[in-house]
Amino acid sequence: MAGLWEFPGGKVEPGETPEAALIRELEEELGINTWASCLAPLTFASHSYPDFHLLMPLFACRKWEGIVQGREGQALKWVRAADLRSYPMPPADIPLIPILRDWL
Ligand SMILES: Nc1nc2c([nH]c(=O)n2[C@@H]2O[C@H](COP(=O)(O)OP(=O)(O)OP(=O)(O)O)[C@@H](O)[C@H]2O)c(=O)[nH]1
Repeated sequence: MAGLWEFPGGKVEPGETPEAALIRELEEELGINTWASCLAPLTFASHSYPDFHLLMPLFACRKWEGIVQGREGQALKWVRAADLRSYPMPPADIPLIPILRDWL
């Protein structure tokens, strides 16, 4: 979303599991490799945008191979959970912040 910070990820393609979609997106967006066994489901966002309802699972990626880099020209930042509030995010993401603060 333009001008907002998002968590790495993207749309699940037909026939894909959420874990496979995240593994694919992490490779495409950040150039890192990970595996389903390294992904821990943490919580989910449920938010009504004007034109669709977003149900978005949030995973913690516990292990990966490679160096995280923005491969799609996007800005990239490592942020402590306690500092996430300082970064403008899509409205669906806001309720995720206290959960990340509690769990990370
Ligand atoms: N990846 C991601 N998507 C989010 C977040 N918050 C949020 O509302 N979304 C919404 O979830 C949907 C999927 O994200 P996306 O458009 O980045 O997926 P994608 O990489 O497959 O997009 P693409 O079609 O441009 O390749 C979008 O409607 C996006 O606006 C977030 O933190 N990360």
